[in-house]
Amino acid sequence: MSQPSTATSATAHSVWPDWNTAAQAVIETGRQAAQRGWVPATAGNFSVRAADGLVAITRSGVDKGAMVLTDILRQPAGQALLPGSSAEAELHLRLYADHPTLGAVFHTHNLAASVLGRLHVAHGRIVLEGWELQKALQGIRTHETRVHLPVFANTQDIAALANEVSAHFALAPADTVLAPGYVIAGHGLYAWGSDARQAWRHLEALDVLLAQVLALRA
Ligand SMILES: CSCCC(=O)C(=O)COP(=O)(O)O
Ligand SMILES: [Zn+2]
Repeated sequence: MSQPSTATSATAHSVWPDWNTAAQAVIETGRQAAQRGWVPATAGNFSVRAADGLVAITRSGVDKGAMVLTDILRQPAGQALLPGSSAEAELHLRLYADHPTLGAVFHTHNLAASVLGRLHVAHGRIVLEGWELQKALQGIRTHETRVHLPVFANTQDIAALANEVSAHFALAPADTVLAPGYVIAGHGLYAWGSDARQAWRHLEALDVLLAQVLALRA
């Protein structure tokens, strides 16, 4: 993200992948997420920023573990959503608009994120502290860093949620280290990165970190 205090500072790509390469990364990410059990019953959505102002983003309602090229939409960034676009496409596009260095945004329905979100929604965040795996998050050098993972209430008003997320990351205090992602209570996890590889690393790390927090509570 643009704020220097976040764990999401990323080097901007001078060249984004062409649309076909971005679309293949989306397909492969969905396949791997399905193997982890993170996208049950058509849940989840995935996008990768591509060249020429395009975003490769998943079509709504398809099995994210078995996508083909026609399941990926060629969405112009900053323009009206294409018909058939993911129900949560606005969350992806707002992140790309707010943070020009972001190259990929992944959303999955991880069990620990969904459950912990409901337990922490009143606090508005889950604090990750004391876990070695925090160092998998861009910019984090020690398990001692207190990393804030924001938690938002679930809603069907995606435009309002996009505004809420945008404001939260823009207005966070300078000394707060924010994770490269957020939780929607009772719903799932968003994670992002400078490219698909980094976004996947963040998604995987946050999933395990949240499972560890949940295990500690048990
Ligand atoms: C079937 S899960 C409910 C919708 C959802 O949360 C999700 O992640 C998938 O929505 P999409 O429109 O992107 O398929
Ligand atoms: Zn979802």
